[in-house]
Amino acid sequence: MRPFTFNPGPRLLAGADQAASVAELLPEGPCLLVTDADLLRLGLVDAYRDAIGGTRALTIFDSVEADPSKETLLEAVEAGRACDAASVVAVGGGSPMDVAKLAAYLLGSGDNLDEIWGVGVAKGRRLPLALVPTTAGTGSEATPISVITCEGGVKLAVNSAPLIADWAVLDATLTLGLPAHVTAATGIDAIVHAVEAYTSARLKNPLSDALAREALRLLNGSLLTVIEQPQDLEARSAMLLGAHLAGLAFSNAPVAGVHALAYPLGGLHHLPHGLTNALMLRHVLAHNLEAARDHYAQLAEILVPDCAGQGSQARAALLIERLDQLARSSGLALRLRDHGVAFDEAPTLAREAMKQTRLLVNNPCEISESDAQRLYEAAW
Ligand SMILES: NC(=O)c1ccc[n+]([C@@H]2O[C@H](COP(=O)([O-])OP(=O)(O)OC[C@H]3O[C@@H](n4cnc5c(N)ncnc54)[C@H](O)[C@@H]3O)[C@@H](O)[C@H]2O)c1
Ligand SMILES: [Fe+2]
Repeated sequence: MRPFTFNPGPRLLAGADQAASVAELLPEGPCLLVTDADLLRLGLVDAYRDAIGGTRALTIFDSVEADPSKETLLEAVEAGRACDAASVVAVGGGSPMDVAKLAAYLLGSGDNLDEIWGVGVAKGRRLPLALVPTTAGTGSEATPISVITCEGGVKLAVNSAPLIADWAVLDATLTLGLPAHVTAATGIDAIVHAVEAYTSARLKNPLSDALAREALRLLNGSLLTVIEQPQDLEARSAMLLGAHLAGLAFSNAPVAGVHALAYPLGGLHHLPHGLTNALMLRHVLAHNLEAARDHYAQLAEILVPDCAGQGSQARAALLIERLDQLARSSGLALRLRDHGVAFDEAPTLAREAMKQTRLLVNNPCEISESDAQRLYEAAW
């Protein structure tokens, strides 16, 4: 076996009604709760607001937008400073969780944001941190990553161990009201995390493989159920656990080409992160087919159980078909033109994608700028 290291995730609390437990775990002193305005309006934050606010001073920062900007992050840090926060909690999707993670780090360490972008650079202390996901997608509650949209729509990430939260709560009741299009896009994001972790070129290992496989089994088995029966709590729980396991997998075996080509679409067109992955998924996987054939063939056995007798080339092709069909059946429109992207933007998008070197190095094979342009054109 090749030597490897594996970073575990946060301590996990799974099940409904965890707000009082979170309030007990947090240290004394003021708490900054990060969320978005819709979630606050929907009442999804109420239990945490009451439990935490009942025991200490609580400041709610609810100005997080989808694909949060650097300005929003710095406003959250300012809110934390103003209330002298001793801990940070997020209730929300990847956007509030990513803001909370970096805010907790910047408040605790005093580091300068522009000096900690990239992998393994942030080494300081952060404030105690609890994350409560309300989407089953990013797995951000499990990962050491925070993604922030910076100047010119470029998405930059801080990827460092101190960003791994102290506690994560998996409460699927919070996801029961997720609209179908958010369920679909975030669910595909989680599936892409599992697939890209399983084929991650440099750091995949037996533990990340096991997590990715189990994540795919759960996600593949539940995505269409939660689209058709949004109130199915068992299926919602499987989605949330699957997204979490995929997050643990790609924390250790990082994502690659699909994400690298998805990010420019999110940054320049403000399309939801999961949707941008769905748009590029089949095209990047087809590009990777030769290099990743055996791994795709192994994953096909989870997604298309009756393919076992076929050769690896046929099984790998079936995996790509099945993933595309899953994205289509979940109701997503899968051409770039369906989302306001013009055909002649392909060169610009390709140029932007080349900036995602931290992701491209994990792809099973090279994606050059001209490959990327061709893949955007194919996705149009
Ligand atoms: N840190 C990581 O490891 C990581 C991984 C992948 C993606 N990301 C980042 O995460 C962000 C995307 O996060 P996301 O896909 O979870 O979406 P999001 O947090 O942006 O939320 C999307 C929308 O769904 C709504 N919503 C969330 N939960 C809801 C619920 N339970 N009921 C009703 N509405 C709800 C929100 O109000 C928002 O309008 C992007 O910025 C992406 O780059 C981070
Ligand atoms: Fe993602």
